[in-house]
Amino acid sequence: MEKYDVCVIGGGPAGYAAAMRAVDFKKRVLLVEKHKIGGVGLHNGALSSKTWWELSREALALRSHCKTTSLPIPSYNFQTLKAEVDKAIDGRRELLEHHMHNINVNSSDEYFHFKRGLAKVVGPNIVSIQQNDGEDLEIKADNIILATGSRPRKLDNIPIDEEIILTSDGIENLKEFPKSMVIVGAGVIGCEYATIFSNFGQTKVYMIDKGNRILPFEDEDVVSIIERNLESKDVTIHRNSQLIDMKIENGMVVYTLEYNNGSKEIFHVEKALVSVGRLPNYENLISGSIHIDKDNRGIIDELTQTSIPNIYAVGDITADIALVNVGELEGRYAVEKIFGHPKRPLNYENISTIMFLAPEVAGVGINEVKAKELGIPYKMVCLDYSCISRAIAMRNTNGFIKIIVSKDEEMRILGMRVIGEHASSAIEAVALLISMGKGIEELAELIHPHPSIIEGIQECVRMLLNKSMLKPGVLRHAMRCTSCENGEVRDVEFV
Ligand SMILES: Cc1cc2nc3c(=O)[nH]c(=O)nc-3n(C[C@H](O)[C@H](O)[C@H](O)COP(=O)(O)OP(=O)(O)OC[C@H]3O[C@@H](n4cnc5c(N)ncnc54)[C@H](O)[C@@H]3O)c2cc1C
Ligand SMILES: NC(=O)c1ccc[n+]([C@@H]2O[C@H](COP(=O)([O-])OP(=O)(O)OC[C@H]3O[C@@H](n4cnc5c(N)ncnc54)[C@H](O)[C@@H]3O)[C@@H](O)[C@H]2O)c1
Repeated sequence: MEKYDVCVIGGGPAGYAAAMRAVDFKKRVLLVEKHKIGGVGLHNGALSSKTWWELSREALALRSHCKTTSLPIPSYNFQTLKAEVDKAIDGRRELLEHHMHNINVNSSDEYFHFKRGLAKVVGPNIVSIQQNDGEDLEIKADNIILATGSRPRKLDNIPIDEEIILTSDGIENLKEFPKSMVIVGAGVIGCEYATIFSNFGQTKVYMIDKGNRILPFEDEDVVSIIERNLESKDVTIHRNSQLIDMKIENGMVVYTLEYNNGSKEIFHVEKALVSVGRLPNYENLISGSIHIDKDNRGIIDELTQTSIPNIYAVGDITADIALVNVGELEGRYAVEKIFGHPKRPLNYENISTIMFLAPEVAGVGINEVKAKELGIPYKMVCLDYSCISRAIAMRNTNGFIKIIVSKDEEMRILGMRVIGEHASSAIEAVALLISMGKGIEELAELIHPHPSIIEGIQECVRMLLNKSMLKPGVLRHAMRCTSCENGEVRDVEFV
C-alpha cells in the first residue's frame, strides 16, 4: 500500500493551499481531486462569477457612455462573453495544473503526488480512491485533510433542474441572456448575479428574500445604496412578500408571492436562480465506522483539527466562513499544525471581504449590525465619497467610508465598510492595523498617495481624533459620527 505523510482530499483553494504548504515541509503529500483542480474557487464560483462581474461592468460603462454621446446602445452575445469567462478560468486552471505537475522537477525527492478520483476515508489512516481512469486503490496516510468544499443548498418546494430553475452551478448551462429572471435568496451570490445580469441590461431581474430587504446581514446604509442602484437598473425587489409556490410550466418559471396584507400575485419569468446558502460536502466522504463530529453547517473543528486527532477539515466543509481566502488560510494552518508550530493563531476576526456589487462593498472586521448583535459599545465615523478627491476625479461620488471603533479611550478599530469605486483597494491598510491590534493614531499620520480613496479613511480616523481637515460640524451632510451603547444610537457633536 502506498504511504504518505498527509493525504489532502479536494483540490479547491483550501486543499491546494494545504498540499503546497506540505511541500514546504518536505513531506510526502497526496492530493486527490475528483473533478477539476481549483474547485468552486474557479468553476461555477469565485473566479467565474468575478469574470462575469468585470465583463458586466465594462458593458454597463459602455452603455452609459453610448447614452450620453447618443451612440447606438450595443447588445451582448451571451456565448461570446461566456467564451471570455471560460478563457479566464481555463488560464488559471492550466497555471495550477502546470505548477502542480512540475513541482517535483527541481527536487531529488518526489514530495508532491496527485491522483484524480473520488476519495473516501475508510479508516483513521486509510483513504480509498475510485480513480477516474485507473484501478481503485487504498493508500495509507499519517494525516488526512478534508477539503471537499460545499454545494448550493436546494429547497424542497422548488424543482431545480439547472436548465430553467438554476443554482449558481447552472449559470454555465445558459445559452443566451434570459429576458427575465427571478433570484430567490438575496444574499451575496443572489446580489452579485442580480448586479451582473442587470449591468448587461438584457435581463429584467426580480429578487426575493425571506427578509424584508436584500443582504440582511449588512448595514442599512450600505444596503440602501445597493438597492437604489439595482432599482435604477430596473431590478424589482419583492419586499414584504413570501414565495409560496414556484414551478415550471411550458418551459417558463411561474411563481406566486403572498404579501403582508394576505393578497397574492403570480409572476411568469424565463429563468430562476436559487441562491439560499450552501451545504458542506461530507456525505459519502467518511465510512460509517468512523465518527467525526459534525452538524448541518459542516464538520466541527478545533483550529482545523476534527474530533479524530489526525484528521483535519479546512475550507467550506467546516462550519465557519466560506471564502477562498479563509479556506487557503485554514489549509496552510492545518499543515503547519501537523508538521510544525503555526507562528500566528488562526484568527477569523479580521477577514477582509469584497462583495462584487454596484458599487463594490469592501469590509473588514465587524459591521454595525454585528456590533449591536454582540452588544459591543462602539463609535462610528462615516465620510461621504463626495469629500474624496479621487472619487470626484472618477466622477462617481456614490459611496462612503465607515469605520467602527471601540467606545473607549483606546478607540480600537473593530471594523470598516467601504462602498464605492475602488473600495477594495482602500481596506488593506486598516485590515493590517486591526490584525496588529493597533489603535488609530498610526493611520492618521501615514502618508498616502494622492489622490486615492484611502485618503478618505485617513480623514475618518482624523475625525475620530477631532483633527480632521474637513470639519463635520460644517459638512453635516457628508460627515457623520455616532456612538452606540445598549442598542441606543446618538449623534456625536464636534466643536
Ligand atoms: C458563485 C460563487 C461566488 C463566490 N465568490 C467568492 C468570492 O468572490 N470571494 C471568495 O473569497 N469566495 C467566493 N466564493 C466562495 C468560494 O468559492 C469558496 O469558499 C471556496 O471555493 C471554498 O474552497 P474549498 O477548497 O473549501 O472548496 P471547493 O472550492 O468547493 O473545492 C472542493 C473540491 O473538492 C473536490 N471534491 C469533493 N469531494 C471529493 C472527494 N470525495 N474526493 C475528491 N475530491 C473531492 C471538488 O471536486 C472540489 O474541486 C464564491 C462561491 C460561489 C458559489
Ligand atoms: N464576494 C464574495 O466574497 C462571495 C461571493 C459569493 C459567495 N460567497 C460565499 O458563498 C456563501 C454562500 O452565498 P449565498 O448567497 O448562497 O448565501 P448567503 O448566506 O449570503 O445568502 C443566502 C440568502 O438566502 C436567503 N434565504 C435563505 N433561505 C431562504 C428561503 N427559503 N427563501 C428566500 N430566501 C432565503 C437568506 O436570507 C440570505 O439572504 C457566502 O456566505 C459567502 O461566504 C462569497
